[in-house]
Amino acid sequence: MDHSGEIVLVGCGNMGFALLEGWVDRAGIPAAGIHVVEPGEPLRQRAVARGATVYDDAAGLPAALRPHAVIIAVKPQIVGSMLGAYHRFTDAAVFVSIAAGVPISTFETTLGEAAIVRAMPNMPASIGKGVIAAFANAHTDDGQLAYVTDLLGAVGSVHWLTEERLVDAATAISGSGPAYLFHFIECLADAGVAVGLSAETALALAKQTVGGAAALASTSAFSPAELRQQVTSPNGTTAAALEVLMTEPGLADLVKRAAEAAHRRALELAIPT
Ligand SMILES: NC(=O)C1=CN([C@@H]2O[C@H](COP(=O)(O)OP(=O)(O)OC[C@H]3O[C@@H](n4cnc5c(N)ncnc54)[C@H](O)[C@@H]3O)[C@@H](O)[C@H]2O)C=CC1
Ligand SMILES: O=C(O)[C@@H]1CCC=N1
Repeated sequence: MDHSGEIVLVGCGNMGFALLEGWVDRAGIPAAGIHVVEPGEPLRQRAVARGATVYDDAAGLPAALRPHAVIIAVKPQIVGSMLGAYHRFTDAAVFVSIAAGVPISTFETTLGEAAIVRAMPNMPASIGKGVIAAFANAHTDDGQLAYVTDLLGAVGSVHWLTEERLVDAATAISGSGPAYLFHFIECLADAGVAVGLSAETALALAKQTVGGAAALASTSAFSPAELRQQVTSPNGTTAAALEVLMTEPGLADLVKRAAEAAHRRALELAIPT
């Protein structure tokens, strides 16, 4: 990857910082070339500790700065009101928004014919194991597409989508998905306590089970369904549990309804408040 380009990162909260950590700690992108705009003092200090250059407001960014990319990592509700401050970068930079639900048209209203990418990363980006779904507008040239692929690829695997609306679908699956799995770990650990394990042991077993199973599912030649069958002995313990989880409507219906709720919320976030 070409590491010479400078980056402006707008918002360094949970996800902005996850990207920063991934770029600096794992991808070797020079931290001093990452210009972080973040109003929160403790969050700026956290970014400084990683070597980034920080500002409390866009007005502080150097006049001569010509970033290759401007990453928008603020809450969806404030995107429209803060974009104008970055208009001066449109001739040099590709804008990459990770804001859930906010359509490219919102960016184009303020930024005009700029190169804009809507990307949906997820939290494991902080350890280089993210997955990122992305869609680029027609003003994004091949060089910018390659640059953004490298930048996002530094923190996970990148999947380019053919239609913008699919970013909302990806948000419901991979963007929010880590929270579903974290909650599953909580549930599994609680279930462990219910059958007699200490809280500490139950949490350790639950975390490693989900982590190990996820690693196996991502690397194995077998499908998740085949792996499930390999764990399930006839009339054994897993069969007893799966009868509970898979009897309709079961877990499948619960997960589908959860993802549909996330998808609906992404569509609602597209509507300016
Ligand atoms: N948390 C996650 O796992 C994911 C979040 N996202 C998206 O990332 C965006 C940020 O989400 P989080 O990091 O979770 O929220 P967050 O609240 O932790 O971070 C947002 C940050 O923006 C800062 N901010 C507020 N006004 C600002 C301004 N005018 N200029 C610069 N920074 C400003 C806030 O101080 C805050 O630190 C959201 O749009 C969300 O939809 C996308 C994928 C995953
Ligand atoms: O909860 C949210 O709205 C954001 C988008 C995906 C993950 N977190």
